[in-house]
Amino acid sequence: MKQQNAVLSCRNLSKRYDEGPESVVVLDGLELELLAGERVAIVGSSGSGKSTLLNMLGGLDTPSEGSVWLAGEQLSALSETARGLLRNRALGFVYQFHHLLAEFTALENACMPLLIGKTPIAEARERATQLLERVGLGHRLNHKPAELSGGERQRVAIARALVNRPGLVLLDEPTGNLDQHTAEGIQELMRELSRDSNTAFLVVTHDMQLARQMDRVLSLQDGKLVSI
Ligand SMILES: Nc1ncnc2c1ncn2[C@@H]1O[C@H](COP(=O)(O)OP(=O)(O)OP(=O)(O)O)[C@@H](O)[C@H]1O
Repeated sequence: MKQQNAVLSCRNLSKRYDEGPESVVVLDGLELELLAGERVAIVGSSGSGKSTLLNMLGGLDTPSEGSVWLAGEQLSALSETARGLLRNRALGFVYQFHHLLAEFTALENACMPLLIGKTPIAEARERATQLLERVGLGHRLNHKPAELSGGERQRVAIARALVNRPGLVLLDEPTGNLDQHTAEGIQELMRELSRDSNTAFLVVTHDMQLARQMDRVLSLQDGKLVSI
């Protein structure tokens, strides 16, 4: 069964952890729908479940109940391999801890999703270079992660998430390490891609200044999303 129109939807999504001394309900019947080109911020207090939700949306963790649909496909109905392929094709992900490959340069890291998708290397390098220049790293293409600052690493991760031109990008605190000018550059890039390429963005953040730039702000409270 396929579901159209939305790039992402969650139906009755619940997540419970049963391992500890007592069961913890983190998500509790959460509903969410994101349309093509929409930019949405999710805010919420520490421990409210934002990272848990992002991991579930990206297919990195499985819900206790309910379902996630990404690009018309129900994640739980796919094999591990098919889920990986869908993730690489339809989704960009910017984690809080970047997960860049230490032995590769900024340019090689940013190229990676294209190379996995078998894009010719020259084209991959050109697209990744353009994006790295766009996030202000044109002068750091050949540096390895250990030779970059925290904010520079974060921007490489953003370029890598966008290089495949995915329909949806999930970002966990994307501007956390950035100064105001650089953060505004990233906000502008999101605005541009949503307008010109219909890319949807879902941003988890504590930064209300960033949240207010989005089309909608949702707050995660008691396991559910509330519009604010
Ligand atoms: N494996 C686990 N077992 C038990 N509880 C867990 C587990 N993973 C997360 N939790 C609990 O789930 C809740 C939500 O955690 P999560 O990391 O999603 O919060 P968050 O909103 O991202 O927090 P922060 O803003 O501090 O990063 C927390 O109370 C945490 O203790």
